[in-house]
Amino acid sequence: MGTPADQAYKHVIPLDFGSVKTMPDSFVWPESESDEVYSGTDQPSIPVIDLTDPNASKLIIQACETWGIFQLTGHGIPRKLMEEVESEAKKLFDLPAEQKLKTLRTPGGPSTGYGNPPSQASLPRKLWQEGFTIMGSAVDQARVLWPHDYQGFCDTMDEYQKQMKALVQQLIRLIFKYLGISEEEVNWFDDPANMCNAALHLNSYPPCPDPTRALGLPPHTDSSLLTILHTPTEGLQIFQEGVGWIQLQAKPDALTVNLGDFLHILSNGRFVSVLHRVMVNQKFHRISMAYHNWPPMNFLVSPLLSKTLADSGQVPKYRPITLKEYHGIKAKHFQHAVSFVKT
Ligand SMILES: C=C1C[C@]23C[C@H]1CC[C@H]2[C@@]12CCC[C@@](C)(C(=O)O1)[C@H]2[C@@H]3C(=O)O
Ligand SMILES: O=C(O)CCC(=O)C(=O)O
Ligand SMILES: [Fe+2]
Repeated sequence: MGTPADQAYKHVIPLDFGSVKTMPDSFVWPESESDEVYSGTDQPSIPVIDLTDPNASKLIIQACETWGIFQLTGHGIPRKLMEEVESEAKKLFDLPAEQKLKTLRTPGGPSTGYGNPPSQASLPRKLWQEGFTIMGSAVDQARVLWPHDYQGFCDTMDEYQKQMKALVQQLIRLIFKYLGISEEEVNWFDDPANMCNAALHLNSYPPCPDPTRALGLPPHTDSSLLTILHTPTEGLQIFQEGVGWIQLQAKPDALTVNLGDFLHILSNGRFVSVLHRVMVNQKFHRISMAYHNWPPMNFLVSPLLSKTLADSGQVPKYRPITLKEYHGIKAKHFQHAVSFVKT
């Protein structure tokens, strides 16, 4: 018998979105006034940073401390590759429901495959979205989905993850240097055995018959150190204290980088783990690709890993925690998870 979260999780069979004309009640989320999107003309926009700018490091740190999200240009990821990933993802999500269900996630652990992840087990309503998580090679699932034509999908996803990993290493090294976290203590990146500390999560948001009452993703923070998002179309909104929900302007050539809970913890709360959500629409099938990164499953993370923090005698605001333990907290408390790790 699994834990309650696992049990609840086991029975979540994703909706066959293409087959419904009206939205089932279980997908309707209650309205609340805090849902309003900021409508002022002076809408603040998130930082757009060119990675080739000599000041990029300083600008990135500033964005981490103020927004917890920024859009990145000059990242060197070929546009053609980004378009290939998008079209391969669309090919996957356009498969018939019974085909996709053959790769349904198995409960337990940060699973891969199709369907809702354990982290969503505690949600009161269903999401108008379907997800597919890849960690390293997708060949096992791809062979099930396309028995005679899976190589293209695998090659594209392998290449994209390889390029994402290099970009993440560049960003994390820059951030860890600023935090005074030494590479010796956290040399996870160079250890290929630690492949499990990254996942390419594909999101699909089919056209929705009643978009104002549905949610693609509820308000959440990612557990990650940081997440690199290719989100080519409108839908992503971020929450800014004192302003409210802000629509992210999609920039097809830019990648969106958002910080997650583990970087918030490592920076002892100085870096923002941005609260964000995804609204759906009636007109088109929205696809996004999120490359999530974490410390290895059993690595004990604490703000004291930062020499700057330890030397300054600051009190750690978060207790030491591993990703493994944190996954369990996320499955129970979702967007409030990080407050359960406070000292
Ligand atoms: C690769 C990951 C990271 C996951 C779990 C697993 C698969 C899907 C990711 C998300 C994506 C949507 C928000 C979130 C909170 C969710 O529910 O699923 C994320 C979660 C996490 O950041 O913990
Ligand atoms: O679809 C998007 O734009 C955001 C997806 C997201 O927040 C996630 O995968 O964690
Ligand atoms: Fe997210």
